[in-house]
Amino acid sequence: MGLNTQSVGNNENLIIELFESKVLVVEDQPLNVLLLKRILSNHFKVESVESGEAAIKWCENHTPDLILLDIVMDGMGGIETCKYLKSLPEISNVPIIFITSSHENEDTCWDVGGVDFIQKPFTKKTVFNRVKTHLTIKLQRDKLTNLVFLDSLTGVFNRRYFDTHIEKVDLNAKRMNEDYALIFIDIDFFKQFNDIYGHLEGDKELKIVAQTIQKTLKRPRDVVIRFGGEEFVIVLPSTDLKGSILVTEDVIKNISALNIPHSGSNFKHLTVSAGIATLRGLKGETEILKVADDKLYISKQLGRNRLSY
Ligand SMILES: Nc1nc2c(ncn2[C@@H]2O[C@H](COP(=O)(O)OP(=O)(O)OP(=O)(O)O)[C@@H](O)[C@H]2O)c(=O)[nH]1
Repeated sequence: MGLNTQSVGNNENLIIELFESKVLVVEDQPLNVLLLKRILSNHFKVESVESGEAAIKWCENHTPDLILLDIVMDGMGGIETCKYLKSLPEISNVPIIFITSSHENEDTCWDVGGVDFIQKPFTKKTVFNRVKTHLTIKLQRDKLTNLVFLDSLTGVFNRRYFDTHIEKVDLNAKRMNEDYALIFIDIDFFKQFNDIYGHLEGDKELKIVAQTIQKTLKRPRDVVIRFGGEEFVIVLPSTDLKGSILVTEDVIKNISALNIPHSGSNFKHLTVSAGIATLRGLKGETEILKVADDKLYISKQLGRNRLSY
């Protein structure tokens, strides 16, 4: 059986990334799960869950690169599951391939955001090639997205990403009647840092600060954005004030613990200040951004190396 991942273009990195890709199989028939795993496991990382509800739960903590979704399942059906998953900002771009046993639902599959479907009984070649094709497109699209939306110095998301992301997070929070948090983080006395240690050293520490913030964030849906200069924004979906204070305390603590010498700072090492706002009681993303910025200003006024909310 000629299932050859190497035939996917001549780009070695892409082959490695394909091998690393996560495929989530959502199927309630153990035999089909076994067959699909047998076909795909040598080429991709495959996980499986046996219901729509379990798929939604799984996606709260993981982001798959592709989902194979059975249409007919006990409980939440494939169509309903797809609709729900597509409404989540971090899953909205994940290709979903339906597994169907009839042509009846074809139009609905396209309507709810499916990229393709596989007819039961399926063949090895069809499953492998459909999955490979859509994963390749997804990886190439991710690469382009990264070029457009990542900050080249720090490697975290840039301001352009923020503008589209915050709109989706805000909409989703309102639809789900959930809170979310936005946190401004600004490096303290950074002008002095550049003046004392030079711009190149400043760039190096900016990168370290960005990566430290990134590592501090635990949930896959949490993101950090370089908002401009030495200022970062963290967006925490499904998070209230209490949770966002804990995360911000960790960020401040972890950056302080880097112990980066800064003779021009009152603290003698590099620190950050933060301002937190959450959606509760506010109208939406424009107001939350302004409130978080105002709170950051208060942290600076109160002496820096602290958070305000
Ligand atoms: N090295 C480096 N510095 C940058 C970059 N972007 C912005 N900065 C510097 O960050 C400094 C920000 O200065 P200010 O806005 O006065 O803030 P600050 O000195 O950190 O003071 P406080 O925020 O009040 O603690 C400026 O000197 C900018 O040049 C960058 O990409 N690399």
